[in-house]
Amino acid sequence: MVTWNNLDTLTSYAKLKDLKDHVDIKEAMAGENGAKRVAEYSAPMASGLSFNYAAKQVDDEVLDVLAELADEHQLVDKFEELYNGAIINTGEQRLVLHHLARRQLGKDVIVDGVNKRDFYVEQQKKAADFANKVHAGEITNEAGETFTTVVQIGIGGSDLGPRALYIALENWAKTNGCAKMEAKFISNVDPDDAAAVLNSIDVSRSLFIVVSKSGTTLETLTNEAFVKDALVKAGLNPSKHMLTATSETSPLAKSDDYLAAFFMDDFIGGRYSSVSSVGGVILSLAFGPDVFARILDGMAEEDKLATNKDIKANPDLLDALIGVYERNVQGYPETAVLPYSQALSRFPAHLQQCDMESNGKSVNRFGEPVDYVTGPIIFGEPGTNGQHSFYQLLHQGTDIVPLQFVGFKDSQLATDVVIEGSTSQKKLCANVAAQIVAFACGKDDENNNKKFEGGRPSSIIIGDQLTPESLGSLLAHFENKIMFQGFIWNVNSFDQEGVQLGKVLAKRVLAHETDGALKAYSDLFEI
Ligand SMILES: O=P(O)(O)OC[C@H]1O[C@H](O)[C@H](O)[C@@H](O)[C@@H]1O
Repeated sequence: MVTWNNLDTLTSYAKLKDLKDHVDIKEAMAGENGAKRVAEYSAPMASGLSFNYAAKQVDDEVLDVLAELADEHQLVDKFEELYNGAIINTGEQRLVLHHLARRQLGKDVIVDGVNKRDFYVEQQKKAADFANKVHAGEITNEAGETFTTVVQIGIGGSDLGPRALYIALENWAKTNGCAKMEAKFISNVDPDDAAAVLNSIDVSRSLFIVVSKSGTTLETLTNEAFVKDALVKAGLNPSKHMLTATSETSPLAKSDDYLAAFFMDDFIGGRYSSVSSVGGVILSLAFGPDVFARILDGMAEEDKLATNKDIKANPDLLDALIGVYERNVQGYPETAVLPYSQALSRFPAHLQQCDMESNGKSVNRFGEPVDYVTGPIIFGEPGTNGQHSFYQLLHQGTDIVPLQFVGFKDSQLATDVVIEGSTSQKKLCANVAAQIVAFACGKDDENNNKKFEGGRPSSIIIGDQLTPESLGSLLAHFENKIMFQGFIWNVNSFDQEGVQLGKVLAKRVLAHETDGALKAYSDLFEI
């Protein structure tokens, strides 16, 4: 049995606090010692990735205390409890089972007589069969033509993860002969979002998946009606074009309006649902079930590493622990995620939800206020574009922002050219290497304006190429990191009461049940 304690009750945490500013990264990363750290401070991840933390503000002494903290706080045991079906989501009294959708880890979890692993696998098979039939032309539109496009209608967790994964593999799939259908996404209730997507496709050859775990989200239901209206106006029968991915208890599950329905359940949180039916249907349709299965394999392999008690062999836990050291001991309020990969352009946006909706909490899992800071602000953009934007603040601003780089030796598509002695891919990699050292070591100058203090910590996840497997491992890494951090802060990372208030107030505005400031703002828009 594990015990859930606040971070500030731990002996190891008191020890860790004594290690504030223990490592001067500028010094640690200088000369041969820096080279030694790059070689030694690296933890293997799944799918050939590795987590290199040489430029983080840690040394063996800090790592030892982080290992003590992991033990004292029973972090890996807590993970074990989670995937074996304990009620980890205390706010909603729910199990947290997204790891089971990756088909591995732990015992069978039976709820109301249903084996949950079998349920998730069955839904994946259902999506695979459906996708195969669409690709084979066995499921067509009413005119007998094949479907060429699939549009996901969803928001938040029903949009960000699947969209980030689709974008990550869209061009890879085209060059590797597995692009089956084009995918598009409608999420915002701004009518311009749906209109722009509808204007860009042939609706008669399109499938639309209404994705909503709850089946009650205003934006998604509005966009569903928007699309149905467009189908009807085009003389088409919406029920021959629309699918749903939802939980079995949602209002959408009870409707006969869909060509097919795919299910998930309340035990997979929206932001952790990318590879449940929420993302599985669109990704299987877009790339084929085999590619989707490869993403799952990459996740499952990384999940296995997250069960290691040795923190140096558990990159997800190690990354989480270092993040907590930075947040709670060093006092850094943000973390930037900086993929040097255009394919990962929406990955930071997905991580913003995953991380901030999970750990943006001020009370512990028993509802009591905590006396320490929790989740950092997450933001990011792909490099090198970010370098020409907010990196100024990262290099010379008054706040130190820990950085999480991601980079690959090879590009995804074989197209590249040598210009002035190097390929574009080499230039990309040279930039990330240079940035890590520039942030860590800085540069002295007599002119303060040109001086870089350095001492800015970063890590990098590095791999050969972004493939379905490495993408899956990368996603699982961050999901597991966020979960471990939630355990460390003793918060419930699996509910999101903080987003409810805005939704309730928006409904009141639309029903004209307002007064005071809310009425005044509504009047500005003539609602
Ligand atoms: O999938 P749905 O039930 O439509 O929910 C979509 C989104 O709604 C809310 O805003 C939640 O905060 C998100 O976590 C969720 O992903």
